[in-house]
Amino acid sequence: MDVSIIGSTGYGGMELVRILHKHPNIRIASLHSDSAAGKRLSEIYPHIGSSSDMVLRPVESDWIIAHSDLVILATPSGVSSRLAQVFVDRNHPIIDLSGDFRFTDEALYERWYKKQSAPCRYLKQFTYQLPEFFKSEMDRPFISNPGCYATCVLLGLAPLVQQQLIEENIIIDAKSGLSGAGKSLSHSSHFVNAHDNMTLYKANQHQHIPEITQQLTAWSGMYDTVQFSTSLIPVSRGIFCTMYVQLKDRDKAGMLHELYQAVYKEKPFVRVQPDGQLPDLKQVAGSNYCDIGLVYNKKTNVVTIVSVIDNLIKGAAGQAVQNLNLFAGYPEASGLDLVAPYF
Ligand SMILES: NC(=O)C1=CN([C@@H]2O[C@H](COP(=O)(O)OP(=O)(O)OC[C@H]3O[C@@H](n4cnc5c(N)ncnc54)[C@H](OP(=O)(O)O)[C@@H]3O)[C@@H](O)[C@H]2O)C=CC1
Ligand SMILES: CC(=O)N[C@@H](CCC(=O)OP(=O)(O)O)C(=O)O
Repeated sequence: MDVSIIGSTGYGGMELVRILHKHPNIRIASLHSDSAAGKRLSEIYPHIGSSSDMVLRPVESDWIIAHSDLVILATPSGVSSRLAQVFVDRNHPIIDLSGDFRFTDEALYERWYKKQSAPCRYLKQFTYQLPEFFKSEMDRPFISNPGCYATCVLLGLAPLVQQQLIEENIIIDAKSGLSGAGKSLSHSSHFVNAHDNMTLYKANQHQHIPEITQQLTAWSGMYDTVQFSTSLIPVSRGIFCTMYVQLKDRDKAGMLHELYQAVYKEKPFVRVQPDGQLPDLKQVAGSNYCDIGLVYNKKTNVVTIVSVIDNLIKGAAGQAVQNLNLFAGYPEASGLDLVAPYF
C-alpha cells in the first residue's frame, strides 16, 4: 500500500516516517509540509541521512489522491478538520491523528477544543478506533486515532469498565513528557520551566475528558464522568497514568489480574505485568507497548492501576500504523517490532 503523510516534519509525522520506512507492506508515497515544501527532509532533520530521505511536497490533495492509497494526517487539531474534507468527499482513506474527528457532536468538540468543528456530516464519516477493540464494520475508510492520554487511560480501565466492576468515582492522575505538546516551543515547554519541575495543567478542562467518558460509556452505559488531571514531567516522551477506583464487590479483588490477562491475551501490544507488579515509563518509551499493572488495597477497597505508553508511538504514530494494519488486513504488528532502548 502507498501512504502519504501530511505534517511529516512534526514529532508524530517523523515517528510515522521512522516506522513506515521499515514496514514490509507499506511504501511511503510522499511527505507533505506546509512550512518546508521543496526542502529535503534531511535538510531539516540530518539524522534521517539518505535512508528515508525525500523532497517534501506542498499539501496538495489532488496529487495525494492520484499517488497514494491512504493519507495520514499528522497535523494539529483545527488543521486536520479542514484538510480532511476533500479526501472524505472523494472517498480517499484517511487516518487522522488529531482530536478533530473523535466526536460526532460539533458543539462537544467546540466546547472542549475551543476551535471550530468540522461540519457534522464529516464527523459522522469517521470511526474512532482503539486498535485493541477495532471495529471492523466501518462504513467508510476514515479512522480517527485516539488521543495519547485517552489511549493510556482506556486500555488501563477497559477490563474493569466493560465488566462494570467499579463504582462511578474514577480518579485518573496522568503525567506526560514534553513531546506530547508537539514541536512548537511554548512557555511551559521552555527548558528552564520544564527541567527539574512538574506542573499540573488544564485542571478539569482537558480535551481528552469527553473522549475518555465517551468510550467508557459506550463500553458500559455508565461512567459518564471522570476526575482527570494531567501534569507535565521533565522527560522527552512517555505517559504515566495512575488510576484509582473502588470495587463494587470486594470479593472480586482476587480475580482482577486474571481478568486483565484474559482481556489482553490476544493483544500483541498490551502487556499485563506479573501479579502485583507495576510498570515504569522507560520499559515502553520507544515502543508500541502499553504496559499495565494493578494492586488492590483491602483497607480502602481501592484498586490502583498503572498504565504506561510512549505518547508518540502507542499514543500516536505506532497506534496509527496498528490501525492501518488492521484496516488493510496486514498482521497487526507489522512494522511495529520496536523494543524500548533501556539504558
Ligand atoms: N505529540 C503527541 O504525543 C501526540 C500528538 N497527537 C496529535 O497528532 C497531531 C500531530 O502532533 P505532533 O506531531 O506532536 O505536532 P507537531 O506540532 O510536532 O507537528 C505538527 C505538524 O503539522 C504541520 N502543520 C501545522 N500547521 C499546518 C497547516 N496549517 N497545514 C498543514 N500542515 C500543518 C506542521 O508541519 P509543517 O511545518 O511541515 O507544515 C507540523 O510539523 C496533532 O493533532 C496532535 O494533537 C496525538 C497523540 C499524541
Ligand atoms: C503534554 C501535552 O501538552 N500534551 C497535549 C496532548 C495533545 C494531544 O494529543 O492532543 P489531541 O489528541 O487532543 O489532538 C495536551 O495535553 O494537550
